[in-house]
Amino acid sequence: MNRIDTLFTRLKSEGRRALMPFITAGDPDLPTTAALITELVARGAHMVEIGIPYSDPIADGPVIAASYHRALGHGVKLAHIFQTIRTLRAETATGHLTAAPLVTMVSYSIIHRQGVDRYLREAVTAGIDGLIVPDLPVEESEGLCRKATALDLRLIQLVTPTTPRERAVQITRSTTGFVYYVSVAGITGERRSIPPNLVENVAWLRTQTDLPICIGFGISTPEHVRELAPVADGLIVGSALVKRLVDADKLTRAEVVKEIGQFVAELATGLDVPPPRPAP
Ligand SMILES: O=P(O)(O)OC[C@@H](O)[C@@H](O)c1c[nH]c2ccccc12
Repeated sequence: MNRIDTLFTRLKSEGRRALMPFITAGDPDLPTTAALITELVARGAHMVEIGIPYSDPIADGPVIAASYHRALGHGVKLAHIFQTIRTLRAETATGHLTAAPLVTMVSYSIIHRQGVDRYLREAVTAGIDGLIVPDLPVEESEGLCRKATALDLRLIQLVTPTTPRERAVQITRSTTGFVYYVSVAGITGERRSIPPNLVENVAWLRTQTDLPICIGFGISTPEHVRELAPVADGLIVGSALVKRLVDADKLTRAEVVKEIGQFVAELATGLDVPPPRPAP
């Protein structure tokens, strides 16, 4: 069974939610990315979203665009990213990382350049469990979803507040693993508060699909996590974490890993919401 499915089945039975931090592969370098993945999972992340850096960011705000830019500036290559993940999975075959799903966030142009079949095969061999392809229109996602499923990979698709409802339903039909609900129309990045209609939009989506729903965009603090945990199956945090990589060169790699691990441990405290009280 796919690690994403196993995770959500378990969390559901325990009445708990997943925390999925996002990091850029190769920022500041691939050994640090590997150390970060291990640390994030050790400090309370249930899965990790790994951004494959791309020069033409899609919906990426300034923090993630700059992070991609740094990684590309250091010459990070797709083959090295897969190699890093493969080594990490092999090294931790008996450790806590074994069960943690790894998901890549990747532009379709990268997949296309590699060739769809080759990309998927290498991803699965590396120990990746799912992919998010934000620039893939739903009309073209069915084929990719079928190929991914044949390899036991999940294709996670995005629904945004401006997605027409009919289209949202269509998206859930070629989505596997979980649905990524984008909390706000616009680009990634920290935000101060939670958009007002988010809760009802997610509640509606839930009536349309049995897939777990994870919320991302703008989640930056343990308070945000606490506020959204009751509505979501999982929460995704990118920019608030990635901005801690900006000054990576001023610290030792070990300090960077420790600081980000600490931040994720704080975010994870927001997951402990009490279960809904039974009606009297
Ligand atoms: O950075 P934020 O606001 O915390 O949002 C998560 C987001 O960064 C991550 O999931 C992501 C990175 N690049 C993307 C491109 C499209 C959609 C989502 C993403």
